[in-house]
Amino acid sequence: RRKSEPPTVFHWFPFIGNAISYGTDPCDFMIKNRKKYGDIYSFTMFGSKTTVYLGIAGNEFILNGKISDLNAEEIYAPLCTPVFGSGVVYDCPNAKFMEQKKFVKFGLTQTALESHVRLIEAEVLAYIKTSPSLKGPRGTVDVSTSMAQITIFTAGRTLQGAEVRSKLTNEFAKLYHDLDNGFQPINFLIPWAPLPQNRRRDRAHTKMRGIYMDIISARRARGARLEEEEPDMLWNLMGCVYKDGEPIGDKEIAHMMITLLLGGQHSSSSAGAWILLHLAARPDIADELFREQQGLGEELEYADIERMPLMQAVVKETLRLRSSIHSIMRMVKSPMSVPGTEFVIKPGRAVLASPAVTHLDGSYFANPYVWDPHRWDSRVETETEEDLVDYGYGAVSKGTRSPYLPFGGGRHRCIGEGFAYVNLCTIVATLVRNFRFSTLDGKPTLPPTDYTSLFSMPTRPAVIRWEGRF
Ligand code: HEM
Ligand SMILES: N#Cc1ccc(COc2ccc(/C=C/c3ccc(C(F)(F)[C@](O)(Cn4cnnn4)c4ccc(F)cc4F)nc3)cc2)cc1
Repeated sequence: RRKSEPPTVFHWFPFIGNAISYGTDPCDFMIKNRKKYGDIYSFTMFGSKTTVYLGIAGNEFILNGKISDLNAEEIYAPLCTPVFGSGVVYDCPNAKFMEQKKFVKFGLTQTALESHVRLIEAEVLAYIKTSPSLKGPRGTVDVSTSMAQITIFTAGRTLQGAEVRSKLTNEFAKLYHDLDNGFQPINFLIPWAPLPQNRRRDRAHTKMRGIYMDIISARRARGARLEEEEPDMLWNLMGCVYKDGEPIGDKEIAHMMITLLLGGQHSSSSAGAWILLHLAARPDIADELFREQQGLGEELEYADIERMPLMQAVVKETLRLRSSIHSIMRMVKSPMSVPGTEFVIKPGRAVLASPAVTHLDGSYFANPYVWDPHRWDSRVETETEEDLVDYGYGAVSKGTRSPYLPFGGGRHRCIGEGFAYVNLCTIVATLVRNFRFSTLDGKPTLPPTDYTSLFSMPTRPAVIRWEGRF
């Protein structure tokens, strides 16, 4: 009989299976087992089997798989719907979600991104002025705490608009914290658990939705947007209409805004924290970034992002080495034969792609564990016209055969890449202009990675030394 099941990773404990070793360090677990079992193998977590398919072929197979074969919402809905809300993202048909992605992506216009640079710089300068840990000529700062605060303020000010931004420092702060506390892997693994944090999450979600719907009604009552009112994402969504002619309902708009507040927040703040930690360990790179800005104006503007190639390389390299979404998962809906093997993956099985593992593969990146932004100086990502495909939210590259996919690929590809780059480059450029960073003990060591939350991030406390440049 043909052996159609991929090999299964050995485990001592039934039910728990490999959960502990995977959960402790997923990339290390997957790379170690890749050496033993090859690119395709299964492992067990809390009684259910997950089949990983690693490497370029695995990324292609899972990220570019057909929607009739691979389903994202079955895996992600239990985790995301209680936080984001009903009728959006993974709580609606994928065709509707693709339109929602289009609305958001087309709301992030060039003009909007240009206005975002000034708003982001202003938020960072305000944070520097008011943050107790940045008082005086020198001191120490916990980069995780600071980046989480800075990125919620910059995302709040740009994507959410002025009314919501003003609430972030008071009523929203507590609601955001309770909602965010419900965004945990435990809800992935046992979503039905009546945990106290889930009740706080649900209460916070209901209150937040109400606040957004009040803002929407107040705006509708005043009539169309006035010239002097910023065209923020809320105004954009209030004017969007689905292909079937239906406008987006106010409740769904509120849920999409909550999604934009939470989603993209952790990935951005994790990347920002790692960037600061790497710059503290490599002050020579930070000084190069400082010099790179010498020719730029007093205030940052959008055009400056293009004039900071090393800054972009710093973001690019950090997203390679510190991918905060290490496991991309789908549910198999119809039998999938794996080309070039005798394996057939059956419906009901979860499959897992990990571009993060490809980012750490020495056959694509020399010295893969070394943070080296200059490695990108000599690499040019070639993308030709025919490589593009449109799933309903704009053209994305069809080829997921690149070893570098920090924003995923295919139908479920990220739409926040442009905003994330503008956000991170502007935040880090503003901080590098004002401070020199170093590690506490002067050695180039970095904290270990904490994989226990939904997004991998530096283990807390992640403290570095700073001193004013002027
Ligand atoms: C450095 C920052 C970011 C990184 C590394 C990142 C990474 C990713 C990845 C890997 C995916 C694919 C997930 C999957 O295939 O299951 C994704 C999807 C997505 N991201 Fe991001 N993201 C970032 C920022 C953002 C921001 C700022 C937003 C919102 C403004 C955002 C919104 C989304 C959305 C809507 C999807 C689509 C999910 C789907 O279609 O199922 N992301 N992101
Ligand atoms: N013992 C043990 C033990 C301990 C720990 C573990 C941990 O195991 C795992 C396994 C998988 C995962 C996957 C993370 C994951 C997936 C989806 C999402 C998301 F959907 F939320 C997101 O993509 C996020 N996103 C996109 N762009 N920016 N943010 C998104 C989409 C659309 C959207 F609009 C808004 C969004 F923000 N978020 C995170 C994390 C941990 C296991 C075992």
